[in-house]
Amino acid sequence: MNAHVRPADPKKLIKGATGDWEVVVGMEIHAQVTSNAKLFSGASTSFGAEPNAHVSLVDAAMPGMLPVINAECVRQAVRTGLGLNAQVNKRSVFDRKNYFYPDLPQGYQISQFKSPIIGEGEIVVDLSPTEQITIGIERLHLEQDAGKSIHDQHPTMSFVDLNRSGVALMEIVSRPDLRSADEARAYVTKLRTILRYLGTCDGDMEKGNLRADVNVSVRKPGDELGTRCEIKNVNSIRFIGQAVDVEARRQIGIIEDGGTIDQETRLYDPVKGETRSMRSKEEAHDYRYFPDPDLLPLEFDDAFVAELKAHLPELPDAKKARFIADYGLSPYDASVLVAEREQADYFEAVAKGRDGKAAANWVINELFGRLNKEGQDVSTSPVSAAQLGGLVDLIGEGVISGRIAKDLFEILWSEGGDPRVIVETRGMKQVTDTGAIEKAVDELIAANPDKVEQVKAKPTMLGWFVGQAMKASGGKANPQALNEILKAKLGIE
Ligand SMILES: Nc1ncnc2c1ncn2[C@@H]1O[C@H](COP(=O)(O)OP(=O)(O)OP(=O)(O)O)[C@@H](O)[C@H]1O
Ligand SMILES: [Mg+2]
Ligand SMILES: [Mg+2]
Repeated sequence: MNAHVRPADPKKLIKGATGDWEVVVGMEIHAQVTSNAKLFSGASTSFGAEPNAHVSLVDAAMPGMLPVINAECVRQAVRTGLGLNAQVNKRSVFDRKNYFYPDLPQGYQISQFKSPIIGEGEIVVDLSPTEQITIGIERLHLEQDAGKSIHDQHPTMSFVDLNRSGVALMEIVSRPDLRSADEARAYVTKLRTILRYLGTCDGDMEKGNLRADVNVSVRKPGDELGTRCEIKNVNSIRFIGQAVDVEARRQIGIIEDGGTIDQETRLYDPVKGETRSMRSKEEAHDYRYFPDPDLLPLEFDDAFVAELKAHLPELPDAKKARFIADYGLSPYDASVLVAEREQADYFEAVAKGRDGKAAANWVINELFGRLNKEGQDVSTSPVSAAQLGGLVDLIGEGVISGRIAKDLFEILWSEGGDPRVIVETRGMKQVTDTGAIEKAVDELIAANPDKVEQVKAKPTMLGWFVGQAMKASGGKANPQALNEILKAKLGIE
């Protein structure tokens, strides 16, 4: 359901002393554009270099240097806009956002203010595998990142590292459509997934490549929007949820004590679990935005957009729907698999031409379970999709039982190899030779006359016989053949 018209959900309200409160959240996400060079210079964007190793004269704001737009960053912003079902503006303008800070050598940031490259769009956010909400996107604009001040290297001096100065960011601004900490987390999770699918931002929050400004206000259900506070630079999805909850409760406390909320910028302190004021609106910057005279308006044509659109990858929602339709997966399994593109690709390599549900089961429960336990992911999986596919084939063909397949998985994980060859050379094949099974069953019956008596009165005892016979076969008896033979010999239906 569209969030603009969503009535307050009683389950999401926060109880206060004066009644229930609804929390309203809007997000500004800063996503570092995946590109080799910076937005207006040829300097490298690679992470982890020596301080000031990737700084061109433009990034250092040497007099007389002129910015030159990096076409790749423009393509990435347009691709992102298309992925967010958003309006692509064929004409946009770069503005100067003026402020002074030691890590900003130009004295202004080049950003887009009135005419952003991308206008309104929307994202379908998954609250659970079967519950979705649509969240509005207000705009996406391109801007430069600032440098970094370093205060902890010297007792009396601060240093500046300009490696990040001038790196392209996309600021993606949502409408105030989110209504809880969970929704805020789900929104960032989905946006991050879409960006990673598109390859326009790697979504690495630990490196600061994706960070959120979280705007929070509270109101009584049905009221107009309350005054927002903006919590700057929250850098993990967990902290985003915590910041929303903590800030909403702080605001409710103030209003219920008869106070009012001042619009201000705050910081979330995860150690103390509180938000702290950074600056109030009164102290807010007057950025004196104006069009950057060194840059022409950014213009492109329909063909440019159409070309990018034609080469967009399949995005998570479409992939999920296709996995459900083509492979008969549950919404839950499909959601797990499409959360990362590499995972989805791996699954599809296993599932193509095979039983999709069996493939999903092996990929999610066995492989992902194991990868998780070992702190690895699909990209470093010791078991390849071809090997896991081979294992699924062997089960499907009745060559190995499900139980033996787990042993085979273990061998593939620790030693590698061709599943078919392993099964052959290590004698792991399922025994479908009824003669051999019959012999084992005869021996079992002869050795346990008391149990044979019991099973006649209580057919559920059959399980005991199945277990014993299976054990005697080293887990290799074909379960179906074994069941039939046991029933016939014991004379039960
Ligand atoms: N009453 C409100 N409660 C919660 N969020 C709100 C409210 N009003 C607006 N917002 C959200 O606040 C954000 C405002 O971001 P925007 O970039 O437009 O402006 P800004 O924060 O003033 O500027 P800057 O980019 O300089 O931080 C949007 O995500 C919007 O949805
Ligand atoms: Mg903003
Ligand atoms: Mg803001």
